This record gives sequence, structure tokens and C-alpha cells, in this order.
Amino acid sequence: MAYLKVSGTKIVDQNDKEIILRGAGLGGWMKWAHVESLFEITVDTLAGYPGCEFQIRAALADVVGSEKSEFFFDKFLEYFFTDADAAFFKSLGLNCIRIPFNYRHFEDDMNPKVLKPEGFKHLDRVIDLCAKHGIYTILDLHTAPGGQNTDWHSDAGTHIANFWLHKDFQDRTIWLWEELAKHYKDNTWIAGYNPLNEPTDPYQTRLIAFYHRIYKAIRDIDPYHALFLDGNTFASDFSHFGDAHKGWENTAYSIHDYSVFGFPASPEKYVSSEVQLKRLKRSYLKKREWMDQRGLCVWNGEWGPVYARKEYEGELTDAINDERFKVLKDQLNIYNEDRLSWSIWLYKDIGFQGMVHVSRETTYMTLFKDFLAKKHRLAIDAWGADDSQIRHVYQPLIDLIKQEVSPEHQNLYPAPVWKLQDRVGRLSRNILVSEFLVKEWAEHFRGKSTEEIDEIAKSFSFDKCLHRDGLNKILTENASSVAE
Ligand SMILES: O[C@@H]1[C@@H](O)[C@H](O[C@@H]2CO[C@@H](O[C@@H]3CO[C@@H](O)[C@H](O)[C@H]3O)[C@H](O)[C@H]2O)OC[C@H]1O
Repeated sequence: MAYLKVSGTKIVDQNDKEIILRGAGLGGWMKWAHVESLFEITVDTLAGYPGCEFQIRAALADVVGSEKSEFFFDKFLEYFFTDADAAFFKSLGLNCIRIPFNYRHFEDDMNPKVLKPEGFKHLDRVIDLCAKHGIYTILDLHTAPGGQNTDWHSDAGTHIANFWLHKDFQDRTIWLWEELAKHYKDNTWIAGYNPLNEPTDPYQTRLIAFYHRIYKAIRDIDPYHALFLDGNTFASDFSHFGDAHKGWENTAYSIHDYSVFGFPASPEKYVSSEVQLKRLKRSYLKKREWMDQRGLCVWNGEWGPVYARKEYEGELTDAINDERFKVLKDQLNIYNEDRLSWSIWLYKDIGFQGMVHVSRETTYMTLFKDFLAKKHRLAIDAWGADDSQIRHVYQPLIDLIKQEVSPEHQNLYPAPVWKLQDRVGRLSRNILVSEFLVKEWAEHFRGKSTEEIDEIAKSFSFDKCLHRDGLNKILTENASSVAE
């Protein structure tokens, strides 16, 4: 087998046959995002933890000691994706998994530029499992040193994307990709590298300069794999890329096409009206405009609605989710017309967005039941959250800023993606309140034996997961459907 490559607007195999990559992101695995699964403490669908991954890891080590803590995380990584997951994924007709990972698996901040070989243990395992089932993978550096974006998933503990302010963080990232390229350059099941998830560079130009550097660094070692470059401002904006693409071969460009209609913050009920469909399409076309003007290849690296849960949304759950499925189908219709490759967010979590999710009956979910309910009530995972129960608490702060700050200074970058209320939500809930809950999350493990900790981690294994059948059916129906 040979490498996939980018040819014009398409991804093709060695015979120049078009390969449309359709699959999902493995969020919440080698990079945690609260909502995603383990901790859903802040927002990543991982695991339901609060705060940032590094805070959670430290808090668990404080409570159970570093040996048991490492044991837990290792087991979590193992159970989270096994042969059964790969077989199931493939059975849906999907062919690609985007694997987000945190740089901390490979490098310690206190020992910079010294490779932790153990970082490859699970990444290699999952890439190989996928290959065994005929699934391509795309490696996504979701969390770079210093934080390449303003959100919790860059694991920086702050909303300042320091990656853009310290050359040292950028140098370390270049170094890491060189190590990854050395390790993976011969692996043809890897469809490509996605060097930086959702950058937010307020000045735009530093991102392009960084992409030139990373392109050269990777290409010097690995001339084979395709690169998937995210646009600025959470993969939504290529307006400052100019002619930069002329220096980059075998490169696709990644948009993240989340629609507000798929979230609790939707301004209205989604009914697939003509006006709504136009809005859905307009926002998608705007993100890919720069590529379309130049005949470049587009990959939708993240998208997808979030879902209501019976334990929180009660009787409204099914109606809400039917609406979200409508958004999903309408997005897919648009993508099919363009023969678009996509990676929905995400494969597995604790019930927010995943194609499969950990059952409420498992040890992890039982242990954290009340904690997760509190997190949900406090809406500390600001992204995708329903903040209706606590909005009144933060509204005075928003009003104060509106009253005291002149309108032209109220919308700070990453505006317009972050509006004033989003910024207040991220800083006050996602960062501040979350920080207070990190220790409470870790305390659930106090006194647990190694066997008990293993059982908690096992909650994430495929056989303990429920399937979001509505979502999976729609994905299967669209896995290979394209306009001729
Ligand atoms: O780790 C993932 C992370 O990559 C993902 O990032 C968020 C993506 O959405 C961004 O907001 C959207 C921007 O476009 C608007 O049109 C949408 O309405 C917004 O939802 C957000 O700022 C990013 O953090 O989120 C999920 C994480 O688990």
C-alpha cells in the first residue's frame, strides 16, 4: 500500500483514485476534553472532568499517589479504544479516525525536548488497530506547549494562547513533530498529520510563519504524508493565508464546521427552513472560501451537534435530539454535494456528543453521578452548555462590562467567535469555577485499591458503552454518499 496524497481538491490513493475520508475524532482519549469522557469536568466530552487535563492528572496523583494515578490513566487509554471499537467503527462504513493527542504524552514541561518513548505506546497501538480494520488515521496535535488557542482543550489553564507569544513553545512543537515524523514516516495507514488544532493567533501572521516552519521541519524528514492545516480562529478563518499555499505541497486545509443550530445556544428551533438552510450553507462556504478560490483541498476536521440527555433534559430529550439530527442531516447533504471528507466530533464520550457513550450503569458513571449533575447544573463546560440555571449569576458581570467598557472594546479576540458572554462564560465557569472542582473530582478515588481503579477505567471499554443509534444510522447512510 502507498500513501494517500492530496491532488488538487481531492485526496487520492496511489492509483489516483479519489478517497473520501469519512469518520470521527477520538476526542477525550489522548487529550482530554471535559465533556468528552473521563472527567467532563470542563467541557471535553471525554470523561466529565473539570478544569484542564494537567490539573486533573496532578490532582489525582495528589489523592492516590503517582503510581496508582499513572495506572489509572494507562488503563483508561487502553480500555478506551480496543479491537472491538475499531471493528464497530468499520462496520458503520467509516474509514478514518482523527486522533487528537496532548503534547504532554511525549514531553515533560520540566524536561523539554526529551522524548518520552512511552507516549507512543497507545498511539501506536490504536493506529495499528485501525489499520488492521482498514481505517486510516490522521494525527492531530490538539494540545501544544503553551496553548495554541484560548480554550480549555489546549490544556494551558488560561485563556491566553501563550504559544503565540513565546518562540520557545513553537520550537518545542517543531521538535515534537520532527520526532513524530521520524516515528511514523513509513506508516501508510496514516492519512496525514494535522499539526495544530484550532489555532487562535490574534495577529494572524504568526500562524502562517509557524506553518512555514512546521511544513519544512516535517518535510525534511517525511516527504510522504499529507498535511492538514487548520485555519485560524478555531479552524474557521483562512482570510490571511494569501499565497502561502504556494509553498506547500500535498496539503489539505481544515475547517471546523460547528453550527450554532446544533447547540443549546441556538437562537431558534431548527426546522430546516429555507432561511436556516441558507444560513447553514453560508457559514460553511465562508469557512472554505479561500480554498475554493484557489482550487485547494478541504477537510472538515470537526463538526457535529451535541445531544440532550434524559437525566438532564428529561421529557424534552427526544424532541431536542430529533432537531439536532435534522441539523446533522442538512449538514451532510451539503457535504455530500461537495464530496467532502469529514471527521465528526466525536467517537466516544460520556453521553454529550459521542457515537458511543459510557453507560450510566458503569462504575465510573455511578461513582460520579452527583458530581456530573453538579457540573451540568453549573454549566462549567461552557462550550455547548445550557447555562439557563446559572445565567443570572453571571449576567451582572456581563452588564457591568457593557456599562463600563466602550462598545468597541467589548469584543476581544477571538471575537466574533467569542462574544462578550462567551468570554465571561469561558473565564468564569470553564476556568475559574472548574478549578475549584478539580480536587472534588479526584477525591472520588480516595482509598480505592488498584483493582477498583482498574474497574473504574474499564467503564470506558466498548462493551460498557451504549450506542447513539440515530447518529450512527445517519453517519452510515452518508459514509460513502456523494454527488456524482
Ligand atoms: O477539543 C474539542 C475542540 O477542538 C472543539 O473546539 C471548539 C470548536 O467550536 C468552537 O466554537 C464554535 C465556533 O464556531 C461557531 O460557529 C460555533 O457555534 C461554535 O460552537 C469553540 O470555541 C472551540 O473551543 O470543541 C470541542 C472540544 O472537545
